[in-house]
Amino acid sequence: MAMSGSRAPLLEGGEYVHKAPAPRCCFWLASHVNVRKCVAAAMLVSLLTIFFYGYYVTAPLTSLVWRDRIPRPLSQCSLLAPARGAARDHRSAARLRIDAKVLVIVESAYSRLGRDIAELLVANRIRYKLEVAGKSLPVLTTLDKGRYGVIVFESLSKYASMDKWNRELLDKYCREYSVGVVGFATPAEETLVGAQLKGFPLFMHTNLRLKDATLNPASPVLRLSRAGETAWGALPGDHWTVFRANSSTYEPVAWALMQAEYGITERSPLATVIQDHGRLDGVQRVLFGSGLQFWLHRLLFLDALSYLSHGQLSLSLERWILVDIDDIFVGERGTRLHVEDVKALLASQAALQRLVPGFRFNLGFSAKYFHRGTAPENCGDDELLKHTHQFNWFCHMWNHQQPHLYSNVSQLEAEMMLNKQFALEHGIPINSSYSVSPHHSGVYPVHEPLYEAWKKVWDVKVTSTEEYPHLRPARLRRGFRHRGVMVLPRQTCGLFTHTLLLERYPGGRQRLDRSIQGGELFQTVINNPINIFMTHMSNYGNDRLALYTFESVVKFLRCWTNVRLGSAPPLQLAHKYFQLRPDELSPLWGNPCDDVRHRRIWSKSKWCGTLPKVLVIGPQKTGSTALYTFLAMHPALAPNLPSPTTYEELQFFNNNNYLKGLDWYLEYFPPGPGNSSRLTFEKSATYFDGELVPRRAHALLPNAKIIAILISPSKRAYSWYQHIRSHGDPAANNYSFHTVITANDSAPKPLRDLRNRCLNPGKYAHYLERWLLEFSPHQLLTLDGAQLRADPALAMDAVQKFLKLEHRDYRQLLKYDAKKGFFCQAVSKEKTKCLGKSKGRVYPPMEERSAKFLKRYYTPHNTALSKLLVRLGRPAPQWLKDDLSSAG
Ligand SMILES: Nc1ncnc2c1ncn2[C@@H]1O[C@H](COP(=O)(O)OS(=O)(=O)O)[C@@H](OP(=O)(O)O)[C@H]1O
Repeated sequence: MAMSGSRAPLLEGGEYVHKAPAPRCCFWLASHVNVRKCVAAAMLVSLLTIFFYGYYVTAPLTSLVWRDRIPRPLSQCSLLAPARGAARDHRSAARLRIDAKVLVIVESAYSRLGRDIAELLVANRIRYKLEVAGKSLPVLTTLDKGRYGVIVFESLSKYASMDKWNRELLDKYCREYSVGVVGFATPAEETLVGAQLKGFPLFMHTNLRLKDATLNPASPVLRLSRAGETAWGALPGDHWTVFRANSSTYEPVAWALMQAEYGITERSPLATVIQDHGRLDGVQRVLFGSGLQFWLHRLLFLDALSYLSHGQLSLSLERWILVDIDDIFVGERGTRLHVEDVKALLASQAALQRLVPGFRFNLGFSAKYFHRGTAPENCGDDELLKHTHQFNWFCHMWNHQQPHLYSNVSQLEAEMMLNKQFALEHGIPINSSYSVSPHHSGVYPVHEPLYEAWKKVWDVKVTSTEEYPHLRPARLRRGFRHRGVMVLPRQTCGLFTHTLLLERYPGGRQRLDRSIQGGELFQTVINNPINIFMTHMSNYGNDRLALYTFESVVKFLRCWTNVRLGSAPPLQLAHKYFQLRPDELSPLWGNPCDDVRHRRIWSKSKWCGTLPKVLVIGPQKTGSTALYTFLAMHPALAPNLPSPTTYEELQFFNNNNYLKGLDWYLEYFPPGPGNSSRLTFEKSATYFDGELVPRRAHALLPNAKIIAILISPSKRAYSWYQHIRSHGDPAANNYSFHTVITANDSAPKPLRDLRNRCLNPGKYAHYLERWLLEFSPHQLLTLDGAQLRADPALAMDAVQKFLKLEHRDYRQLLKYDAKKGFFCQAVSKEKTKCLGKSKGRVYPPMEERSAKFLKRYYTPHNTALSKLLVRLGRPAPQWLKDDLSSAG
């Protein structure tokens, strides 16, 4: 009897049993299947799954899976609505007497918000001074000028509860110089409801959780930030403060809604950032209800600085973006571009061009790998070449080899020629003057053969790297110029060779989205007027992660900011960059061995262990050659090799030799048994007063010991005059010493220059302070030059102690030479070896009137030196006491 369609009998418990006839296949299965077969089938299925999975993520079929899951760019705003009002101009016509600098008063040297503020200022190259809140205020004025354009208080409550005296002083400064105040409400222990901010008609509610932030389009503070959108969702942190006020002096800058709690929802927007127009006490303020963790506050903080400083601290609204795609043609099969990827690239480029005028993807190719993909990928290569003139192109090394692995320029040239030949054959433009080396190798640390070959083959004028001075922190990346090649800082957008799929993005898709929507990538564009982003070809295949990223971030920037985006070829960007930052043209060489990444991309044949550990810095004519000679006699010390032009002095840090690069310097400290077991040292007497020297020396030799030799500055000046006179200096031979030192500012230029060169190095305290900005006091020895001359063994005892050397008794090594009138090396019992004729010259004594003049002239400088020595806990040399006692 057929049962189908009829109801089955009801079981106890109310469930129906469906009694269907067993199909035929079941009988077949029952008769054929046994446990062994089941296990075998399960294993087969597992193997197939593993194979399928592995194959799909690495092989050409990847695209089949991912191509139909290509993410659409994020955009949640009506951004493309054309009516965008012009951004406000905060500049004032009034004559301002403030410096474009920020004073940041922090709770402690380690506070989180204080650090965030400082980092944001550094990233935007805004000058600032950090002060820990204390009993007294720092000095606020210099002569008739305000030192700071805005005062930032990390803690609003500290600001509100400052003692009366300081508060009055600060308010007076703010009113007199039109300086504004920024304050941040920091999380309070207790929850305050409607508590009044001390001294202000302003009420605060604290410890709130908020959501959905918006900006007040009418707020005059907004400039970089653009109102009109809502940052949907919870705002970071549980301790927000909101402000309520009745006075018209207050105007909200930003609002948010309360997160629903216990079912209660406060629907009216609450002011999270508020502006005080200063109508009550003449001081303008912008107050934040939370720190900088919320991305929008970073923008608003920059706007607050711009507004409160009357435009003195306004950042430019122009932002230039260049997207490099390295590794064109390179890449594992399965990760390369197909025809439709190239089409998508062109479509995305066209879309970006509407938002970023002048935008073109910049393609770096390694032609050796052309047509090395699967059949569809090879078609993708052809498709790229079909559209060569729609992109910008640059050379990226023929075989994608790291340049630092070639010690030979001609090998590098040959490789580059192959890539160039390919470009010529396939109509790729070769005139970009730009190149990028694989892994940025050879750019910094500098591999000289790369620069040489680049110049010869590609006429490279611009390159970019993430490595100068270091990869991290990114906000400190800088540019420089070497051998005529401008090196620009490159930014990371969070996409690397192996980040191929949005769904597999490290840390999850949300991480990349956060970076785009106000996070790291967004902030990178805000903080850098010129952005060169590094991406790889693989980021444009598969689910085209890079297209998603750039379209999304550009749209987000347009939604929330008034920045004017643009793009241009690298050479133009380089000129713009160094116009904005001319101070960066001159490089600052670091020690490649201090950074593991640098060591990896620096030639294996280079060395760093023999870089000097000791620098004798002069100043000139204080006995520096004698000290150099005496140091070289110590078995634990090794001097540099002599220079063919400047003899024992290398004069690296203070003149053009520095621009020759680190390799030049290293040649004078060759590795070898002598140098690696001994402390290497160098002396150049002009280092002492060289403006850039302390910074440069510290960048390369941060742990070096520094020795400065000081004699009476009057005697030094006279010795220097005699020195250059005997070198035939025409000005010195035209003017007497007295004329030189007493020359006033209306004297002819050669005379003024001579006077400055003669007198300035004797302002010892001034230069020593500059060294002490870079090196710590325990790294600096101020050696008494008068003692070095009269009792060199005693002076050498001090030097050996300072350098922690095994003691040598220089009484045995040096001998007074009556004929020379100086101590010389004791070669044998009778014989001595003295310094040359130019050291210890014979000349008439200084005129009395000159000596008197110089004593007076140097009194303030000697007084400063005396104070400095007290501060350092060092004794004053006798000559200093003498100079000061008879001064006046
Ligand atoms: N042992 C010994 N032998 C020779 N000369 C000695 C010695 N000790 C100190 N001095 C003094 O050194 C002065 C030259 O200083 P520098 O070597 O620093 O000069 S330079 O800047 O390197 O040209 C030189 O200056 P002048 O006397 O004016 O020639 C010397 O006074």
